[in-house]
Amino acid sequence: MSAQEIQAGVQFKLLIIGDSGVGKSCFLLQFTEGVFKEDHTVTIGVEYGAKNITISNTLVKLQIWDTAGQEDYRSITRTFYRNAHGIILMYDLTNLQTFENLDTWLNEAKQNAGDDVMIFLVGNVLDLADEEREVDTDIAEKWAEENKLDGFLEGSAKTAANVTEVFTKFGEILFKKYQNQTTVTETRPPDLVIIKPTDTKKKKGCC
Ligand SMILES: Nc1nc2c(ncn2[C@@H]2O[C@H](COP(=O)(O)OP(=O)(O)OP(=O)(O)O)[C@@H](O)[C@H]2O)c(=O)[nH]1
Repeated sequence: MSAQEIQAGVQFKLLIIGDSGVGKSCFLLQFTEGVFKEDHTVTIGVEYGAKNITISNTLVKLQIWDTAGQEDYRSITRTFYRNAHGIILMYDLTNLQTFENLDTWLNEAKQNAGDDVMIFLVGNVLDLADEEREVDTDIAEKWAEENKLDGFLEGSAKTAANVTEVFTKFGEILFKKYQNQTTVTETRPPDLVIIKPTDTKKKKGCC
């Protein structure tokens, strides 16, 4: 499908949350730039990345906010939950504590985001699963089900395994939810913007 045939699109605001060091920044960087950074540069407040994907012949812009996992920045990161369409809840599958802390992160999301926010669970560091796994896949899957989350995948920011899949799958889930909404209403997150088609010929007499 050529760019011209993609007529219109939407944009979704996503947040990535989870303990410091689980790989949130690396996961985002792998998705947006296709690179992996070995060092842990602690996120201060929030960082931003964006990428367009195509779903059902529609251009979908994902605006992704990578939040600091460190407690010190919690008051800043809280202000970013508002109007988020989706939240990626991330843990490191080689670190049980980061999985156990998910209850706190889920509470944080529920308290600060809108009632209809969608939540996708991601177990990062899949590349070390064979030697260092501390969280079984079925346990994480069960936790996601019990908490009525909207999706779950394990992946690796290092090898890029399932990185695109996480964002594409989550994008599809969000797209399905919002595709029939064509007007902005009170209940709809305000920054779900309909991107105008490239063909914006004005009708005669119209300003
Ligand atoms: N082996 C492996 N290491 C990873 C992976 N993802 C991230 N890391 C490493 O984990 C460390 C922390 O990654 P970051 O992305 O900076 O972690 P973060 O969650 O953004 O941390 P904060 O900014 O403090 O919240 C870095 O040293 C990365 O190289 C992965 O999939 N596999």
